[in-house]
This record gives sequence, C-alpha cells and structure tokens, in this order.
Amino acid sequence: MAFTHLHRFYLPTYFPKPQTLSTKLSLLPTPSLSKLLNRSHFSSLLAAEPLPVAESTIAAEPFDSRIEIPRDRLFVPPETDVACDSSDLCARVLKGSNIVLSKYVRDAKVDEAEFVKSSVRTEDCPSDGLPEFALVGRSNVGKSSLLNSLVRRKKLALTSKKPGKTQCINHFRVNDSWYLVDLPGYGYAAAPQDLRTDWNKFTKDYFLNRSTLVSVFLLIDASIPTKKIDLDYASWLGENQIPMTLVFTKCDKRKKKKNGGKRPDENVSNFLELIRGFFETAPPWIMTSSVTNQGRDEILLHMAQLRNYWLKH
Ligand SMILES: Nc1nc2c(ncn2[C@@H]2O[C@H](COP(=O)(O)OP(=O)(O)OP(=O)(O)O)[C@@H](O)[C@H]2O)c(=O)[nH]1
Ligand SMILES: [Mg+2]
Repeated sequence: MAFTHLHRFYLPTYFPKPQTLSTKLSLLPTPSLSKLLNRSHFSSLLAAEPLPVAESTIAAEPFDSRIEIPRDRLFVPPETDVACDSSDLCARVLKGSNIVLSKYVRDAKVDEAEFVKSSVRTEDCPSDGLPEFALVGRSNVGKSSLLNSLVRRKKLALTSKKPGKTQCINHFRVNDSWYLVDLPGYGYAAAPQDLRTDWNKFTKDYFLNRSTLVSVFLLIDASIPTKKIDLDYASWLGENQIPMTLVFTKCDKRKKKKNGGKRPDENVSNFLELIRGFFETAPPWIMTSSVTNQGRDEILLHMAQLRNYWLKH
C-alpha cells in the first residue's frame, strides 16, 4: 500500500529523546517557480536552468538574514540523485525551505478548487481514494489563510481574527484530483476542556487512520517564539510515523528587537534547532506568508512531488 512506502521513504527517522545541538542555517535560491509550476518534468528544468548560489537571489528574500542548511539537514525525496556537486544541489532546493526538488515534481498548478464537505469523524471523510494533505496547527496560526493562498481564492476557507473558527475536518478538492484538508486548531485556551479533548480524539484518529493522507502540514507561527505545544505535536507526529512537513507561517511579520522580539527567521532557526534533537533525518520545512504569498508556489511543488510519488507506489 502506498502509505507504507511513504512511511519507509518520506519519514524522518524519529529519536524518542530530545537532544540539543547547535546549527548554522541559511537560505538557498531556487529555479524560476512560475516556469516550474507549468513544466511537466523537473529533469528538463535542471538541464535548462541550473541556478548558482547567488547573493542577489538571497537578498530578494523579504527578511534580512539567511538560513544556511547543512547538506545532511536537507529533505531529499526518494529516488532523487544527490550525487551532484553542491551548487547543482543548491539549485534544486526550494527557496525558504530545505526541500530538494525531485523528478516527481509535475502538475503543481492549481486550476480549480472547491469545497466538498465537512466531517466530524474520519469515517465520514470522502471515500474516493484521492490523495490528500492536511493543514494542522495551533488556533489562529493561519491554516485557513494558507489554504486560500494556495488555491488563490480569498474566501474558500473561512478565516477569522478570533481563534477557533474552523471546527470540522473540511475537504477541498483541487483540480478534481487531490484534496487540501483544513482542520480545527489545537491549543485554543478559551475552548472548554471537553472540546479540547475532543480535538485530540478526532484529529488524532484522522492522522492515524486516514489511508489517503500523503502528509500532514504542521503550521508553526514564525512571528512568535517557539511554543511547547508545537514541539509536542511535531514530536507526536514523528513518534507515530506520520509523514510531516513543517510550514512556518506569518513570515511577513517583523518584531521589533527593542521589544525583545525576534525576526521570523530567528524563530524558525530556533524551532529547527529544538526539533533537530527529535529527528535523525530532517523533516521538510518551508517558510510562508499568506499576506505576501511567500512560499505558495514552493509548497505546491512540494505537494506535487509527494503526491506523484505516492500515486506511483
Ligand atoms: N500577517 C499575517 N497574518 C496572517 C497570516 N496568515 C493568517 N494571518 C491572520 O491570522 C488570523 C488567523 O488566520 P486563520 O487562517 O483563520 O487561522 P486558522 O489557523 O485557520 O485558525 P482556526 O481556524 O481558528 O484554527 C487571521 O486574522 C489572518 O488574517 C500571514 O501569513 N501573515
Ligand atoms: Mg481555520
């Protein structure tokens, strides 16, 4: 079954006990994404448009500093040849992420998207066998906003300044061939205790039993310091062998140093350092903003290669 293969190939190996390791991080450039989104196969792009590591590309980022990624912390999809030199490999890393492009990156463009249904139990979710990606994270982290950004629709999924807007498992079908799934947020302190327990019950059941789930996208707010509850969820997903991508949201927000706040890239580095101890191999991660659409095309490419690999195996 495809899911089993995913576990074998896409999962970072999980360390049960956290360790503390220091790491130096920096951003890497990518090929032209608008072209890539329409290309049918990555190998032709690699031949046509290798991109050297260029300061100018790095400087075009919406924040000042870079995140340098050691080679062993890159996410290399299965069946991907990395026996090339460093600059070729750099050219295949998606901007603002540690994700290497593979030969499975095709059909990434979103042509249409529609709401299909809301479910409260895993058994009630669509049963057509199409692959799906679930967006999960703390209440208000920006799950519904990211979904809207990915499909270029302002109000397909409902958003709110008030936490707790999304309450069910909401399926949105994209291009009639795969699903984006919007889930309720966790950690909403104002919610009654029994509702919080219910969240755990029904979403965890969904993660553990949904056979068409290609990967969970765990959203982390990059505009604030690391929260323990997010580390706990990353750890829980790893422990339970559930394929996961970390999506850092709100990277457009800047915190003033004089108020003791950190920039989004500093918060991202810190989070990655903390979870580094959980995983032997790095999970994929990516920086995004639903305001500037940073990371939108990159996520679509990542989803496309995960999906195409899943469909083939
Ligand atoms: N600056 C900024 N604000 C964002 C971003 N993404 C979401 N927001 C804001 O954050 C708030 C919450 O966004 P939602 O998309 O509703 O969050 P959610 O995770 O779906 O929340 P729940 O459904 O309550 O769990 C809204 O006011 C959004 O406008 C972002 O990338 N940058
Ligand atoms: Mg929501």
